[in-house]
Amino acid sequence: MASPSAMEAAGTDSDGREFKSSQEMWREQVGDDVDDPKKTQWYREGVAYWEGVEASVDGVLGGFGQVNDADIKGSETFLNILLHERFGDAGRNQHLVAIDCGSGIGRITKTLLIRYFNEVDLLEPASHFLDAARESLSQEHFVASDMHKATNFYCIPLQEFTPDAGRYNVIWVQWCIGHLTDDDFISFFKRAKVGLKRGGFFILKENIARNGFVLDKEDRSITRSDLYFKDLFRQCGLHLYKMKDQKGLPEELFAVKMYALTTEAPKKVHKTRSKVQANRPAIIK
Ligand SMILES: C[S@@+](CC[C@H](N)C(=O)[O-])C[C@H]1O[C@@H](n2cnc3c(N)ncnc32)[C@H](O)[C@@H]1O
Repeated sequence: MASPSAMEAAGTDSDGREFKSSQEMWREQVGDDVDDPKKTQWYREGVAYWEGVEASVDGVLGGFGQVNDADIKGSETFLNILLHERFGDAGRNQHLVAIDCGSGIGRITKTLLIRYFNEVDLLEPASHFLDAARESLSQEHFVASDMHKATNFYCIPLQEFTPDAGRYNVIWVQWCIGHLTDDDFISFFKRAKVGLKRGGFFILKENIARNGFVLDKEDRSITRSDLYFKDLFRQCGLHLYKMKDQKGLPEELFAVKMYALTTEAPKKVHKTRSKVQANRPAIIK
C-alpha cells in the first residue's frame, strides 16, 4: 500500500482543534477556488497582524529577541559552507547578490547578508517594517574595501513576486513561508527558480512541527513538519542539497531547520569498489 503523503497527515490549530488533513484545513481556511474571498482574507489578515507589531528585533521575532544571536550564528555557519561548496574561492571575486524574502525590518540582511553579498534586495509586505529596513540600511557598507549595499526594497508579498531572471546567488526565505498556502508555496518556488544564477540556491529557514502541521489562527500562518516540507520541495521540483538543525534555541520554541535547495540534482558520488572486493578473484568478462 502506498504510504500517505505528508500533506494527508493530521494537524491541529493553536486552540488544539484537530484537522484530519491539511487539505481539510486549507479548504476551511482559504476555500477550494483560487478566487475565493477567504483566500484574500487569509493574506490580508496575515499582513494586518504584522502591521500591528512594533518595528524592532523583538517585534519580528515574536517577543523572542534573545534568539537573534544564535539564529544569526547558525545561519552564518551554514551559509559559509554553502558559499564555499557552490562558488568556491572564485566566489570571493564574484559580484554576489541575495534577496531577503519576508525580511521584516532587515534583521538578517543587516547582521549577516550584507557582509557576504555585494547587493541585497529586500521583500516585505508590511510597509512600516520595510521603511525601518530602508532607514537602517541606507548607508553603503565596505567589507575589505569592497562595496556592499541594499539595493531594491519591494513592498509586496511572496505570492505576488517573480524575481528578475538570473539576478540572485542566494534567495533567502526565513520565518515567512508559513504565510503561504501550499499552492502558492509551490508556485512561488517554481517562479523564483528563474531568479537564480548558475550555482545559486535557496535557503529556507523555518519552524518545524513535530507532526503534520500547526495552524496559527492569530497571524494566519502554518508551521509544517519536516516531511510536509520535503513533500512540497518535491512538488516544486527542488532538490535538498543540505540541511541543518538550528541549535541553541529555548526549549519552548518550535525546532528550526535550515534547508539549502537547488534546481539541479546533487551530483552522484561514484563509489569505487572497496579494496576487499577489488582484490578478490573474479571472472574476467
Ligand atoms: C516572524 S517575521 C520574520 C521577519 C524576518 N524574516 C526575520 O527573520 O527577522 C515574519 C515576516 O513575514 C512577513 N510576511 C507576512 N506575510 C507574508 C507574505 N505573504 N509574503 C512575504 N512575507 C510575509 C511579515 O510581514 C513579517 O515581516
